[in-house]
Amino acid sequence: MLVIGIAGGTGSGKTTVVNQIINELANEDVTVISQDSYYHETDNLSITERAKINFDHPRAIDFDLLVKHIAQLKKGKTILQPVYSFAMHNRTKDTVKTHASKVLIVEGILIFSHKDLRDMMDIKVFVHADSDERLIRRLKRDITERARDMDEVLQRYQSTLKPMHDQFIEPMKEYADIIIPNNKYNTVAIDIVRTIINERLQ
Ligand SMILES: Nc1ncnc2c1ncn2[C@@H]1O[C@H](COP(=O)(O)OP(=O)(O)O)[C@@H](O)[C@H]1O
Ligand SMILES: O=c1ccn([C@@H]2O[C@H](COP(=O)(O)O)[C@@H](O)[C@H]2O)c(=O)[nH]1
Repeated sequence: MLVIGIAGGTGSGKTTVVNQIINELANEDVTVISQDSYYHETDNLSITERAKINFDHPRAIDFDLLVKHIAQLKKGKTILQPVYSFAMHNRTKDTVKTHASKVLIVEGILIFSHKDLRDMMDIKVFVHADSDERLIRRLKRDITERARDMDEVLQRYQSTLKPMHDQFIEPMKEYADIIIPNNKYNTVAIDIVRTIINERLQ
């Protein structure tokens, strides 16, 4: 199994890049895991308390479960990937049966901050977009898709998101094999990553 990590700040375009990469791979050849599915379960907290969590700090992520699931997929086993609700700030009761395949793509803002996880990756890709561009994308996306309003996004951006990005995400570029500039759609970079994957699969 070829494990590809795709990191980058919120709104940099990680999910979009993943979709562009997998578009031309056969469905049965690729498995995708999102770090967002592995936020800690917070059933014991009220929704108001959950909304105060710093979701951009590594301690918000259940890395033990994420590492365990990737290890199981590498052994050819099937896992039950949690499903996360951004509206509820919590995991749902649902899971998705996720099978092993030739290529495993793991995407998320903090995946390069965890050494054991990093060491499981064969190729590390960092998607870069400038912070103003990312904030504009995040505002649009969170309001239309994640049940947020402008005040919530801007407040979170100033209080936790930006400082955590500067501390835990931007420095992780150091570990990247490839950095994709993604202020604009970058078809050349996607083609290069696809070519590398196809070469490794032969
Ligand atoms: N290169 C790009 N140019 C313009 N908009 C983009 C680009 N890449 C992604 N987007 C848009 O920005 C938003 C955030 O992208 P997404 O892929 O969800 O980012 P991430 O997964 O890194 O948070 C989405 O609405 C997406 O359509
Ligand atoms: O309940 C939550 C959990 C996370 N977030 C934010 O999500 C982003 C990471 O997701 P991307 O898809 O990479 O943007 C992170 O910046 C958290 O702040 C949230 O808003 N609510």
